[in-house]
Amino acid sequence: MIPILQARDVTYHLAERQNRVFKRRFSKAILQNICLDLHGGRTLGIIGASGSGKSTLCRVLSGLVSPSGGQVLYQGQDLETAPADVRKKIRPSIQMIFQDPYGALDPRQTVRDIVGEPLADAPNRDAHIASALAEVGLSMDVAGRYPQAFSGGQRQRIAIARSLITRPSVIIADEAVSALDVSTQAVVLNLLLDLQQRHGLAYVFVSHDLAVIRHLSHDIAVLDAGHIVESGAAQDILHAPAHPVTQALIENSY
Ligand SMILES: Nc1ncnc2c1ncn2[C@@H]1O[C@H](COP(=O)(O)OP(=O)(O)OP(=O)(O)O)[C@@H](O)[C@H]1O
Repeated sequence: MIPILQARDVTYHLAERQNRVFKRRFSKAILQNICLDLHGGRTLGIIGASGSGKSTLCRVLSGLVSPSGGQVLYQGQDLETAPADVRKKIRPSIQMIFQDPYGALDPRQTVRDIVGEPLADAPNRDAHIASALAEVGLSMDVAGRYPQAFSGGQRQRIAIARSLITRPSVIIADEAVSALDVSTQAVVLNLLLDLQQRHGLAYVFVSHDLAVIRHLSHDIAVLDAGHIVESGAAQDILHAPAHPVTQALIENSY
């Protein structure tokens, strides 16, 4: 079966800069030769030390930034080179959720504006907003309130509702529960699992917390200095890590 999202030999370099001392241009490789397959209804956990490139990989996979080389394919269509009408249809299918439930939501917007933003002036907008809020266990009663009125867990639910409103197939979550306390984390993770089962969503889930990765992931890829050093079934990677980087990440997690 064709993967829903695929990275083929993806590289990402920071823009070239002029080095004043040596008078030459150079660029820094952040991701190198990344190959990944994500299948519908499955979760790919991404782990790696701080600075290994996890957030950059999320941004490239979501289409927020363009790879410097290689391809990101959604259902076999290149996010960069597919015809404009195809890219327009793909865009809402891949959504991102970020770490900071306090910074990610505009404090000047109501929940209705935040969740409904991707729909612009679509007909039945309020019905879609109500349905997205219901998916995350919130009612339309909260639609007129501002983000400040909510706890971290509730804000992350609102962010998830916004990501669901375009009926995506893929959600890319970059440390999405890291800022929450442990019991709120569990509630949000179980909500994500429930949504996956109901809608067949595929997740790319980045976390520095292996317990979170263990709870959600079917497959795992391990990043080190912009390279994938090991990938495969979550059970295999967690129980019999082959690469020293993976072994160290697992050892340090206890
Ligand atoms: N805009 C930028 N300018 C300079 N360096 C950058 C920029 N963005 C990323 N980097 C560098 O790219 C590398 C990867 O960063 P990235 O944020 O993707 O890693 P990460 O694994 O998500 O880290 P963390 O777990 O600490 O969030 C790091 O060395 C970082 O310093």
